[in-house]
Amino acid sequence: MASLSSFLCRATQCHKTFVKRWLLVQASGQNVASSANFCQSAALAEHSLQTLTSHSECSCHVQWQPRTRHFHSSSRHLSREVEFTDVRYGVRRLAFSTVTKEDLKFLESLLPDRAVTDPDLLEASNVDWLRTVRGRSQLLLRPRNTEEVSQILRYCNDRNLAVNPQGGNTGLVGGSVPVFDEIIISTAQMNSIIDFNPNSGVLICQSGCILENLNGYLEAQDFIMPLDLGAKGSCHIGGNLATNAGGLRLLRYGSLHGTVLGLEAVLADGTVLNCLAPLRKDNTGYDLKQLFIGAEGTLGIITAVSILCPRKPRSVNLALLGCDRFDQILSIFNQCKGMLGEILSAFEFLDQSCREVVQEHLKLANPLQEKPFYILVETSGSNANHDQEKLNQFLEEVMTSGLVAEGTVATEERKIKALWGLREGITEALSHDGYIYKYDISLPLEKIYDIVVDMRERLGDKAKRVVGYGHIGDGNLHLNIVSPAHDHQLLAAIEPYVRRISFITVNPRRRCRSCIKPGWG
Ligand SMILES: O=C(O)CC[C@@H](O)C(=O)O
Repeated sequence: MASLSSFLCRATQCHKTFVKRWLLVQASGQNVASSANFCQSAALAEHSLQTLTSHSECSCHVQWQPRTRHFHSSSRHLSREVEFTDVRYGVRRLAFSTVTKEDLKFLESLLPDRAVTDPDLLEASNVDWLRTVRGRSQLLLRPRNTEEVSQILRYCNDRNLAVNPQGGNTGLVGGSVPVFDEIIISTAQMNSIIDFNPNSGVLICQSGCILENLNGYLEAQDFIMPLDLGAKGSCHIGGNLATNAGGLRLLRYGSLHGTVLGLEAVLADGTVLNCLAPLRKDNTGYDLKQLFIGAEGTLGIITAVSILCPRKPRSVNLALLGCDRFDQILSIFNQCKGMLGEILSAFEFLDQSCREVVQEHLKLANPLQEKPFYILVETSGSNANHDQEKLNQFLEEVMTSGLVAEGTVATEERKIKALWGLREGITEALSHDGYIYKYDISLPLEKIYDIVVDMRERLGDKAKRVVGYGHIGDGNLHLNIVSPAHDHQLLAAIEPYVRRISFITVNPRRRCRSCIKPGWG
């Protein structure tokens, strides 16, 4: 294997000469064939929960929906209404070649029936899940294995053709679709499980496997994926790695930088880099795989993954708690870590505005009284009695100390899913609310919500809605701002303000470049 310096050198060179506009990602390419409508698949299920206070003893019914984010089935015709990215942002195409008849002939011979030029199918791959960006690709390739990916990239590199890797196309920041006419390389047909070892818990699979399918496969063997996301019904594991997706279980199982043991990737010139070790401890040489986790496709296309999977917990509980102030959430989190310890598996929060949008667009009712903030605390362990005893003690403590105003607990899978729906439905609900400006920010916990309050004040009624939710356990806030339609002026009021405030919050002693720009004080 090449040394790190020569590898970096090569990777950088590729990036400069070829992958410049690789918008990157494996993120979430859309699975053209599967387009179940999220809302249509929702079913009404009774939601009778063990209650903590008399308030929630009323007949609470929450509409149940699967914890998945699928591509909207209705999106194909709507895709045509999305403004082209290059028009909206005035970006200029660089001097890459365009696909010729000869190129098409070669690529069709390489991938018989898997070089898609049908404009309807392409339309769905040119537009992102949120329908905020749109490319003009005229060719979608669907390789089945690493060798085919390698041949495609070698050819495209020689011909100076730009490419755009695509996984499940569930990404929320426009990284999974082309900007111009890049050739889309989908991982959808690279969806085989290569090996699972129940002794080590190591799963090896191709990068186009859908996260939920992997979890289903593992659950049958008493294991689970260490990663859980709202988009699990469509997102590909390769896209999860490429974007270093965190999700709901990060607090418990850590980030992909820890759980991914190895990967295989194809570099822009077609070279296959095999770092697919299934070893938990591997001290041999440089840990090259780490470079690809979160690289968003800029260094190569991830084609296979080796990942460490935990045992399926025997007992899971989920509590939804309502509280009045954000600082109470932090006190509850501290109590929670101390009292629940090793069984704590998720600690998520949402504000009232999130809850309202979920009710408005997904018709998911609030099982609690209206509160400014809500928390979801999940425990996962191996002994139901032990776990419930710990959880009850914790709940008693936070209720008697007045930190929590009211709450409700679910222990059955169906009810747990219903409660999770309130948190996982936020992204979907917001997508029905208008055009969304999304910021995924990591901040010191004490300050994490200040930016939402600031932004509300700053934007006033220029924004339809400003919401904050996210992963308290990871210090990760989702700041989402909604307007009726894309609005350049509103965007200018949000940025670079949001970057400046985030920078100052994280680095109080350093000067932010955008702080010294005229007009920014
Ligand atoms: O909608 C978002 O901005 C984040 C989506 C996802 O990361 C989540 O945590 O629900």
